[in-house]
Amino acid sequence: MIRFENVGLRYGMGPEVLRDVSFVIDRGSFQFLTGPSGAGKTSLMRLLFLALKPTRGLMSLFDHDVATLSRTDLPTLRRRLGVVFQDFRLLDHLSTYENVALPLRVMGKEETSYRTDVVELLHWVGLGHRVHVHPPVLSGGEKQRAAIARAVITQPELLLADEPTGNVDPTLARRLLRLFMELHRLGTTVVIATHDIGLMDQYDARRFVLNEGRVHIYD
Ligand SMILES: Nc1ncnc2c1ncn2[C@@H]1O[C@H](COP(=O)(O)OP(=O)(O)OP(=O)(O)O)[C@@H](O)[C@H]1O
Repeated sequence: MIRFENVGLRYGMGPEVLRDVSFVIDRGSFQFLTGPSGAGKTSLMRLLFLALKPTRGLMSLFDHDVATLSRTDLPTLRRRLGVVFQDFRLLDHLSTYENVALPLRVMGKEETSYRTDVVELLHWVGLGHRVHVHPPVLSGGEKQRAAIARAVITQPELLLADEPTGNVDPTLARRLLRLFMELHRLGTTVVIATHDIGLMDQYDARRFVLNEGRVHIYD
């Protein structure tokens, strides 16, 4: 599903922040991406969600070589992804409910077909009392949970989550991990970038450890 061969990434004229990164991520697999601060986790996630292209090497996603993607391919591929951004990226003029429902609306679904699912998911992530408020009044942890709900509501083929439990307490983090595990059980390929060793210890999954731009894989 994802293939990296000797991928390198640099920002502008700066040094390479990812170096000779090679791996394969199979459809339906689950992996954590970890490593010290500044090691390149967010940069690797940006490549995976097609916000950046490698400056060298080969990267393919869903069997498309990203170097040759056209402008029209990008939105089509992105629709197959669910992404939890580190900075959440909720739309402030929409309610929590509307933010989570947005990917379904963009897909052209009728509200009657998803209303119950969205409300149930918001309850599951502990936002049952926040359905109709707008993001500016949500706490950091509440925004994070709304962002997670928005990323999983479509049951995407590939879920990419950057520090998805960074703003919540350990009990809630375990609950959110259960949500990712359930999605994985239903067939989604999952990549979670995290510093949280306690979280990783709760699920026996492959670990990608980044260090100074290089990746080591522990199966
Ligand atoms: N937009 C950018 N422009 C220039 N350099 C950048 C940019 N974003 C990240 N970097 C640099 O790339 C390197 C890797 O950063 P990145 O954010 O990918 O690491 P990280 O492992 O996600 O760190 P953290 O765990 O602290 O979020 C760092 O040296 C950082 O300064």
